[in-house]
Amino acid sequence: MARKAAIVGGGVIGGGWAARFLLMGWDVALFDPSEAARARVARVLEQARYALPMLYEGPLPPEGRLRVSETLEQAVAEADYIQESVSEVLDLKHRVLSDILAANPDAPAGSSTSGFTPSDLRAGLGEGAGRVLVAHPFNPVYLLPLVEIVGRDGAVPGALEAVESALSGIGMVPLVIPREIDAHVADRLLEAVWREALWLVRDDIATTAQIDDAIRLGFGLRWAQMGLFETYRIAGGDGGMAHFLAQFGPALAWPWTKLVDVPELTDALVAKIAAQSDAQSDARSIAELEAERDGNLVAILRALRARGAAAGRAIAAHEERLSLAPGGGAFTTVERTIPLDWTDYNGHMNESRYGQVFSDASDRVLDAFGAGPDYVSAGFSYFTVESTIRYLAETLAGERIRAETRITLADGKKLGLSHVMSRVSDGARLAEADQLLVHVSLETRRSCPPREDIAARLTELAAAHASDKV
Ligand SMILES: NC(=O)C1=CN([C@@H]2O[C@H](COP(=O)(O)OP(=O)(O)OC[C@H]3O[C@@H](n4cnc5c(N)ncnc54)[C@H](O)[C@@H]3O)[C@@H](O)[C@H]2O)C=CC1
Ligand SMILES: C[N+](C)(C)CC(=O)CC(=O)[O-]
Repeated sequence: MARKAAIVGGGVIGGGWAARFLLMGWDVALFDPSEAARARVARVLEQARYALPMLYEGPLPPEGRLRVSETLEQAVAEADYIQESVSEVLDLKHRVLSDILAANPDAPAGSSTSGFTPSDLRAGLGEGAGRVLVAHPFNPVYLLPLVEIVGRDGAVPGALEAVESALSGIGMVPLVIPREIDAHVADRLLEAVWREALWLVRDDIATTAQIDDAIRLGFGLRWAQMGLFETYRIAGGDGGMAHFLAQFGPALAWPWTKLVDVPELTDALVAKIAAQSDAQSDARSIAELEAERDGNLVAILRALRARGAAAGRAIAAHEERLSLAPGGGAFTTVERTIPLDWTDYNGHMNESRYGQVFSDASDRVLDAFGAGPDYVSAGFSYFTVESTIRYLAETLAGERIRAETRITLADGKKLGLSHVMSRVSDGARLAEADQLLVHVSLETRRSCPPREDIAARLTELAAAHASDKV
């Protein structure tokens, strides 16, 4: 049975949490008194349905059920996990958290708060306050894996572990912060840059567009893959971090920064920043900007995943935990969502990617009869010597496809495969492929008969395919 999450507050962040839980197979009950929340969450869910599956090589669990509740009590009563995401107002958070604890006697409650500490949140909550922890995410919650968890001290036994387990189960990477501090860790860093940027605009040193370029064309790219410390360690050359600190440390004391001050947000300064920001975004709507942001984030995360680095490594590890190796049934060899970067200037999946799908499908068959990575390490493999692909219909980014494969020939060194790729939503046949593979020794690089045990398993599987028993 699907696990149940309650999301209290359906704004930008609550919508993102709801989408991530749903797409990872949890049922979600949402409560937000605002009329606008339902439509807002539906829109975030649509964006997430398009983008999140592109990060995974296999299918995600079946989507959970979304229920919009009339009262907070109905939403949280049966929840296994509760995420509070109401506006950043301490009184409001106290009222809402107190209602949550009263309506559900067991479940842990994470708060999305950007700035309040667990002590701020727990004050006055009485018994059960130790079930509340800060679980601070980053926008868009359905794509960015980081969640800061704060409040180990004062938590009831098991609450921290329960929050960690629920959130890592939906693909988040919990960063447990040992001591509480206003605004936790990441937002302290972000706010420092934000303050400095506001001064630079106020003092006419740079425009909003120039500041964004300074980030995205330079150090922003570094930060996505190595963060601050490893990047600077490299910048210290062979002397490493110690040399870096010796060389650049004294500059920290120079009067470069205005961090201690916040520029007064006068009407004139707000108007100036807003006008520059409007000009910079060139009348593009928030929805257009979000689509661009999501497309770029998916591309970056997929590239990091291909290299096994940073957030990409976390996504691969999550996929392994979900046991989402491509292919569910005996004939199903690939099931996946088509990522944006597989499409070309014609607006559909490029021909080379059909080759990739069928190659992945063949690998799945090889795995199925024991000729997978271990067999390759033992010095044997199959080479594809012929491939015929028939393209039958267009395949678009975001579509979920399935490849089904049948063994058509298993004769000594020769292995014949026939694949059909179809769209999951309506079963439309998108492409077919026939392939001939030959068994080889990786030592001699020449064809040779398969090992006896492999040949026996292949014969068994081929017979089952021929008689339609699978
Ligand atoms: N927007 C951001 O970039 C981030 C925000 N956060 C945190 O997430 C929380 C929510 O922020 P946003 O989603 O940006 O705000 P938002 O303004 O988009 O959404 C807040 C939602 O709370 C609802 N709400 C108000 N009173 C409520 C009640 N009594 N019961 C249930 N819902 C109620 C509002 O109707 C609204 O839909 C805040 O604590 C914020 O600090 C965390 C990470 C990033
Ligand atoms: C602006 N903010 C403080 C609400 C931002 C965050 O908390 C995290 C984020 O997504 O940048």
